[in-house]
Amino acid sequence: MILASKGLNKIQICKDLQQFLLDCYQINCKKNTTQIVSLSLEIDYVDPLVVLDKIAKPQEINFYWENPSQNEAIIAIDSVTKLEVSGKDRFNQAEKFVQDCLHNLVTFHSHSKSFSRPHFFCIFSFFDRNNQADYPFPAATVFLPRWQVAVKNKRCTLVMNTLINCSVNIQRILRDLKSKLEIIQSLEDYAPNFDNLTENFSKKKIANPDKFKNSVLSALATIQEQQLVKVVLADTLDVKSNQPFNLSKSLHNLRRLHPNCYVFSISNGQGQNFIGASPERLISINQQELVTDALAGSAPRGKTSIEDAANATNLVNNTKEKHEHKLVIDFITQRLSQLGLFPQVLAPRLRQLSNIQHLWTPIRAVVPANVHPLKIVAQLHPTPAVAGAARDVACAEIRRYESFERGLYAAPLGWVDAEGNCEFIVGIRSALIDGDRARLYAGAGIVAGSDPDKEFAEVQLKLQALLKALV
Ligand SMILES: C=C(O[C@H]1C=CC=C(C(=O)O)[C@@H]1O)C(=O)O
Repeated sequence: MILASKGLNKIQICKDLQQFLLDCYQINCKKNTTQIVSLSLEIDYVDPLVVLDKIAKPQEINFYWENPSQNEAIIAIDSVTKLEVSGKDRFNQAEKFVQDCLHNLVTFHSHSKSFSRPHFFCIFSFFDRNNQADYPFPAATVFLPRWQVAVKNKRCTLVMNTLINCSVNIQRILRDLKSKLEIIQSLEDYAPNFDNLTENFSKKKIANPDKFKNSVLSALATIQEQQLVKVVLADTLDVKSNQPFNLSKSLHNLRRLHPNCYVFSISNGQGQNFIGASPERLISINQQELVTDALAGSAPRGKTSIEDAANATNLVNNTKEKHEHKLVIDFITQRLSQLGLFPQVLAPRLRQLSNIQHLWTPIRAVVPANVHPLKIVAQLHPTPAVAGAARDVACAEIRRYESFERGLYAAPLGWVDAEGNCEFIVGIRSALIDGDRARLYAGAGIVAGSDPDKEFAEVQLKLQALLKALV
């Protein structure tokens, strides 16, 4: 066990940990094998965004995820093992990869909290193949990070994952761990100024409103022909800045502006980042308790409390919005039942965000031990909240109308652990950032009765929320 004592700045590596690593080393030397070894330690509180800002290197893959209102955050930096695949079988392959790694993984932990355990980070794209050949993220990436820092209610853990075989130097591993601990613990009292604006910062928008509205009109005609009942059409907003976007500041703005959303950032280690603030959880499983969100149907927040309440009342009573929403509930309950689960639909409610409000129905279920979280992800993605109904027809229409690659937009992004716990969000209200360029994505559900101008306004509202945060 490692003890890092704050004031003294003294790090003591306990004999247990050294002995554990030596035992692993000897076993693997004897058998001529390689094992994944995971070391988990409780550390003093540190802000994972500060860790991202100070420690992540541009050439390393990373994943940052934060739910400010739940006091939860996790960051994964660099990988010890990684899978990149595409195609229809990607979720199965991802599950197999995780299971294979787990069979070959041993852990050492200084305490037993589940968030202190190693997590596998999963990044899927919306479609099982990207049409755009140079899209910067594969259709599926799963990685076990070299470093993981997780925070829950101000308690913090560091996980180091490493490979052990006959050719590694245990002393070097210990030195790496010690030095990373020293750096991370030095950030404890570090108060970065994420708030100050970069000097002379300016950004220019390149938009094309007519194309989206025409697509909505055309989709409405297809709906009238009864080929489908709903399609979610997205639009992009390309932005060029006079200097590279500052990721940490943008993420800090997102978590400040959208405290009840999931704020995330994924770097491919080649200079491109996908970031966003999504209100939508695909699934979370905590000790076999699954929660998923049916989230669809929107109205702007009002400028006054009276206007806000009126917008909310109109939303909950609007037949078109309720229809759009119900399609999502029906799909989720049906798909979970097909897996042998017994979904329980909770009372509908409003999900009120800083600029927009949604119809929201949480759905619960108990997950049998033999159903892997990635099976559920495969079963649910994409829901009618981001694709439409019927799903396959809607997906074909999306490909037809949207001239851009969705990539990670509206896709499942999250993590799973060895106990079957997981958290996957839907990557909406997001942006792909490449230096001084950003492409922002947002969409809206189109059903019979949709008005192209209103749908366009809704998408703009969603895009503006993100645009505001980008610096
Ligand atoms: C597809 C998006 O939002 C979905 C989630 C909530 C409400 C939605 C709607 O009312 O259209 C969408 O279904 C997006 O923001 O890009």
